[in-house]
Amino acid sequence: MEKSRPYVILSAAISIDGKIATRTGKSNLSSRKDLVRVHNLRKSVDAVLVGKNTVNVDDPLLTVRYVKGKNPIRIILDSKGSLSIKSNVVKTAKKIPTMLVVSENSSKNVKKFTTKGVQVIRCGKKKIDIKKLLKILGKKGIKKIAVEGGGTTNWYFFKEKLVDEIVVTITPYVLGGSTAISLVEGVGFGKISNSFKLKKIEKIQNEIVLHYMS
Ligand SMILES: NC(=O)c1ccc[n+]([C@@H]2O[C@H](COP(=O)([O-])OP(=O)(O)OC[C@H]3O[C@@H](n4cnc5c(N)ncnc54)[C@H](O)[C@@H]3O)[C@@H](O)[C@H]2O)c1
Ligand SMILES: Nc1nc(=O)c(N)c(NC[C@H](O)[C@H](O)[C@H](O)COP(=O)(O)O)[nH]1
Repeated sequence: MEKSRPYVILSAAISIDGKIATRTGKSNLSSRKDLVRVHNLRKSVDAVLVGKNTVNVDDPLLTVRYVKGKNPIRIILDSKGSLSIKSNVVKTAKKIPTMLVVSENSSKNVKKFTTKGVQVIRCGKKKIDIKKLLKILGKKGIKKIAVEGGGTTNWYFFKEKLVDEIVVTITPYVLGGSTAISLVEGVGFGKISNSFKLKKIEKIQNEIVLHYMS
């Protein structure tokens, strides 16, 4: 691992059949107990990162609420800068540090975000250059981040081999649906080569939490 970039933990909940949401975008898969674990993870990292669709569909706060602890910085990847100004992350950006990452080609006026307290970072020409972004975050003193999806965002991190640890909860649901989002979307790998080492298995009632390391 390059020292200059933050340590990346990919965190998600999946159904038995590997989906992270229903075909209609419902993604509250984890039990309360598992969410307590997720919030303990959030308080242990410097930043939590998600893609724009996750913000648009879930309208999350990405805060530490189920346990006591410091909120991580929130980072949203949104190449076009088309995030809703009415989203919870934007509305609370003056209280909780929030970064919006857009590509250099995005012509959208980002002032509407900066006036709400959102810090805007431009990184990568058309797509967001994740490697470059992690270097920028490292320079800002961010040492550890939790990537919380969705499937498209997860793919970009796996594609660039930037995932150091995976924490995935298998929840007791079968969701099905060819359009329902899986843990990893994108083009996908053509070869079976990207293996991780299984380090820990936890059983939380009806759920299994798997911890893998690169
Ligand atoms: N169960 C879970 O653990 C979990 C976690 C998060 C999200 N979800 C679900 O996932 C679904 C959303 O997933 P998704 O795959 O559609 O979208 P996503 O949340 O990964 O967002 C994708 C968008 O993020 C931006 N983006 C991400 N990486 C980029 C890059 N390298 N360059 C440029 N732009 C980039 C782009 O705007 C892209 O369209 C929602 O239904 C949400 O509820 C589930
Ligand atoms: N481990 C995990 N279990 C889930 O059931 C779930 N939906 C996520 N998903 C992470 C993603 O970032 C979601 O948007 C947040 O779960 C919503 O975040 P908040 O509750 O507002 O903090 N992660």
